[in-house]
Amino acid sequence: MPQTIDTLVRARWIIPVVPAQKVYENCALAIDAGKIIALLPAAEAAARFRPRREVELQRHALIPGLINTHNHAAMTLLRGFADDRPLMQWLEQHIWPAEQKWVSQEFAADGSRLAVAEMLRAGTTTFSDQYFFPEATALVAREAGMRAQIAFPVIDFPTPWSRNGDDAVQKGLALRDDYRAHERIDVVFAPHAPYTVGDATLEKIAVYAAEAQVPVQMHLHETAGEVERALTETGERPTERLQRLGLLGPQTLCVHMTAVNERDFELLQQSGAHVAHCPKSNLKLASGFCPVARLLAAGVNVALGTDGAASNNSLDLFAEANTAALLAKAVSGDAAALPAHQALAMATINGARALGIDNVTGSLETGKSADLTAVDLGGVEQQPLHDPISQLIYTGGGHNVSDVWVAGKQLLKNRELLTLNEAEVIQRAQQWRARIAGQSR
Ligand SMILES: CSC[C@H]1O[C@@H](n2cnc3c(O)ncnc32)[C@H](O)[C@@H]1O
Ligand SMILES: [Zn+2]
Repeated sequence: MPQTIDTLVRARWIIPVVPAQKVYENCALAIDAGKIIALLPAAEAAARFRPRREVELQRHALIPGLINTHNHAAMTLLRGFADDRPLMQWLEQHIWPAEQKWVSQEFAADGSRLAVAEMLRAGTTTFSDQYFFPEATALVAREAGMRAQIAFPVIDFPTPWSRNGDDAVQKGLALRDDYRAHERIDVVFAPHAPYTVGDATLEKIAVYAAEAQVPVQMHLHETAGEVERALTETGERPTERLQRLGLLGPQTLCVHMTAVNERDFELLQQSGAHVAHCPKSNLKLASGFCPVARLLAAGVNVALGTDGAASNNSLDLFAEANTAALLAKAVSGDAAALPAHQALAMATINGARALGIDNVTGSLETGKSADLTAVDLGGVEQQPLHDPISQLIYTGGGHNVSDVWVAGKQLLKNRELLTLNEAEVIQRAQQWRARIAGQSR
């Protein structure tokens, strides 16, 4: 007697990511109550299951939904606002003054909605976000059906969202309480960077985080200048400082990690901390190079992030994986560094590990949430197809994504967003452009 289930998705290729490099041909994924219950040959699936819904993906690869481990979603509204400048000049002279003037609940909600639309259309199902008014971003993710780690920002000076570090921690913990029981949204700590948060605040965060087992993410070693400045001012490298303050551990996500010396390698390796590699933002701001191949070889978990759209300028994680694969070869002088399957793992299972949710998502394994991305590999530019994983990383991009599911719920169908009004999202973004260009509120 066939078992009645919610959905059966048949695909030309199914790439589960775990085990690594495995490709199933002409198989099917059975989904019930939001979870993957079987991955099996299509003929066997037809005999075993009676699905309420069937999806046929004849020219597609079905992969785990992509995981963007570092974003500032609302900054989509500042895309192209201040291009072609180095990090500190970009932040101090352009971005921070603009944020002081424009960022509000409304800005965060509209910018996050634009980001969520863009991410879903490019195959991302989970994102970690660090921005002001995190409650607005959390609500947008919740309503759109996305999975999100909302990393509330802690800065020791006044921001559009908080008066100081303590105020930010209290507001963030209240938000964490609001989402305690939510199955897709987690709220965690994001002390912004070593140069904006002092020891006292970092120590408090370390205590809370250890007590309640809460993840922490922080911009770290974004540039050699940041490391040099820390050494000049304190005699301590930022990684050593985090280690001294009890903030470097398996719950820590270090965002960027350029200018890594032997001691930093050792600390990352021994602590079990994770790295969010943001290659496009690092290249655009001329920030430096993260030694990804060496970190992975040393057993450090390295995942991918886009950073905000103001420094990328896109939120396409396929483009990030492509850039990471190419850049790793250039940085290591080794064409074999970061092959396509490893870049795909960074965009999926490594991301889930970095966010502490690899028991839920990041691979197509029985029992995990049905967070899925379907990529059309049937187009002219994908032919001939010798290796679907190669095609995903080296040839395609987010524009090839056709369908997306989170926890078994379809959010993108044939490139149409099902939980967001795309025209409205675009209109709001255009209104913000006009307001900012006109310099009036
Ligand atoms: C505390 S909310 C996020 C804060 O970070 C700023 N930001 C955006 N991109 C970067 C980056 O690459 N390094 C450091 N800080 C960044 C953003 O503008 C907000 O002020
Ligand atoms: Zn960032």
